[in-house]
Amino acid sequence: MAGTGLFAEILDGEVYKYYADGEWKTSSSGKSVAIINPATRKTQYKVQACTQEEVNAVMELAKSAQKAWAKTPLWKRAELLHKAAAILKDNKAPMAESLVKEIAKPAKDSVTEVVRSGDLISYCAEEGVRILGEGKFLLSDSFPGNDRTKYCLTSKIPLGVVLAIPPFNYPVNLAVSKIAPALIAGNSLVLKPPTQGAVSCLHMVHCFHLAGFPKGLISCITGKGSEIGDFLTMHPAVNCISFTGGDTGISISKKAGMIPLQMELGGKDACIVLEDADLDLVASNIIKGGFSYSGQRCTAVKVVLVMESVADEVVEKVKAKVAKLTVGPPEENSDITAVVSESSANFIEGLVMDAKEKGATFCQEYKREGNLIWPLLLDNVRPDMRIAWEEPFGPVVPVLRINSVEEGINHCNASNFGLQGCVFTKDINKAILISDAMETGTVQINSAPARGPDHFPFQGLKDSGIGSQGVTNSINLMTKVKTTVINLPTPSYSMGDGFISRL
Ligand SMILES: NC(=O)C1=CN([C@@H]2O[C@H](COP(=O)(O)OP(=O)(O)OC[C@H]3O[C@@H](n4cnc5c(N)ncnc54)[C@H](OP(=O)(O)O)[C@@H]3O)[C@@H](O)[C@H]2O)C=CC1
Ligand SMILES: O=C(O)[C@H](O)COP(=O)(O)O
Repeated sequence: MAGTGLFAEILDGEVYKYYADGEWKTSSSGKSVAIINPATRKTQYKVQACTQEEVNAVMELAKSAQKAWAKTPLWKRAELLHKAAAILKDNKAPMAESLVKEIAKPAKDSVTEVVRSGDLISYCAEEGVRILGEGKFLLSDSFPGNDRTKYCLTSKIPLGVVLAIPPFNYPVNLAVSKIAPALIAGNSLVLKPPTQGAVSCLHMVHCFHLAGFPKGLISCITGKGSEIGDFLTMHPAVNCISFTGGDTGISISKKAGMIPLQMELGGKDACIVLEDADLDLVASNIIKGGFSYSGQRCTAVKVVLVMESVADEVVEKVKAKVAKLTVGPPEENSDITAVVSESSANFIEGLVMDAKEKGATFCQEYKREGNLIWPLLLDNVRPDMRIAWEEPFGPVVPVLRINSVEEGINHCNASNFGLQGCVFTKDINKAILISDAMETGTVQINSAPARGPDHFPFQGLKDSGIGSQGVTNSINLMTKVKTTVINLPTPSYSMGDGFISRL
């Protein structure tokens, strides 16, 4: 059960505490934030509404703890991360349970998210030891006009305080995908979890606490992003922001100071289907890609661009699979569960109604009960419909029929988003040419878009993001380069003659 046993100390009555200075604390605000269960629309949990003073205190502690942490040997940093990963995986049940309750993630996917997060932490520890354990050595005479009188040593050093802000849909995995790289690189970490997902994150933070990380190095500040977010992202103590979410990230990028930003934002991942594609493979990937976690994935298939000649067959195959999707409570591992909030459900409904008014073909009746929306495939969608361009972040997949590959690529590239895309064809040469032409951070060939496995580089172009994720790229993004130059009195060439005579 969440908040019990090993995790009892993180709960104060019915309100979860926030984490600072190595302790679980109650905010002086005396206020809490309710977390609404998407399926029941009732308050499931409560977390502290932290104050700006508490943010200031956390930032000061993060700054001082980071100085000591930067002097901690790499192998020791890695050792602590491995311990946190083990504790996380050994105690996955309460985190999985809170994912089910606060974001309506199906029970099996909730467990998978926690295990995947433990694996990411461990992989990051190993990768960090490797890439941070070596630097670069340059010689001056490799540049024209120079003798070998300068030895240049470079290494990667920490940035300082990293602010991590993950989204509701993978609150644990997208938190650790920021926390682990930050820590192995020698930074301190302030986490502001999504309101819906906060309790799962607090349990995850407790695993780092139990692993024995130094006091003040990791903090978790809870509270509504709309209330405490700007104070956090514009705080002068912050040396790097790693954010995943919607267009909130765009406004943050305009407010943040002169600091490195890692932004993973929305997507409108296109699925381009050519005439020679394996249509059974296409159908199963549209189902997996478009409806997993009720379409609430940035990498979900968000528009199908299918050649007219095979469109009828693709639509029929997908319709047959949609009919087999189960709809209901996350506790029962339903394929389709309630979307995260009433406002999200209303937004999705708006896109569906717009498509209806403009003449889209409804392959199923539109059905909604509260935040629960039944899976919907829309055929004959046209570019004048909002759903051709906007991100529903729900279980609705639009199909646009195209008459040429160029038409598909042009639609994909006309989007403000550029996260991922996928193309289905048996012609690998054509697949490569199409992949190169798609203005997205990643293209999957013959499979649905996906961020995982988590060591793959993952980046969004255009309004989909700044910088790149994936373990190695995240570690590198959370460091800066330090150069030391040794200047010799005379040129020195190893294995050269005349050593003594020149001194
Ligand atoms: N590219 C990617 O990897 C991903 C992209 N997304 C995108 O995010 C959206 C859905 O996720 P969602 O969580 O609703 O996104 P939001 O942008 O609403 O929230 C993301 C995070 O930002 C916080 N936040 C909100 N306002 C501020 C602020 N002013 N300053 C600082 N932080 C703030 C939220 O906290 P709070 O919850 O308290 O508001 C949450 O922790 C979709 O557009 C989806 O495509 C989602 C997941 C992954
Ligand atoms: O934010 C998201 O939606 C995740 O990055 C998607 O991860 P996945 O593609 O591995 O499910």
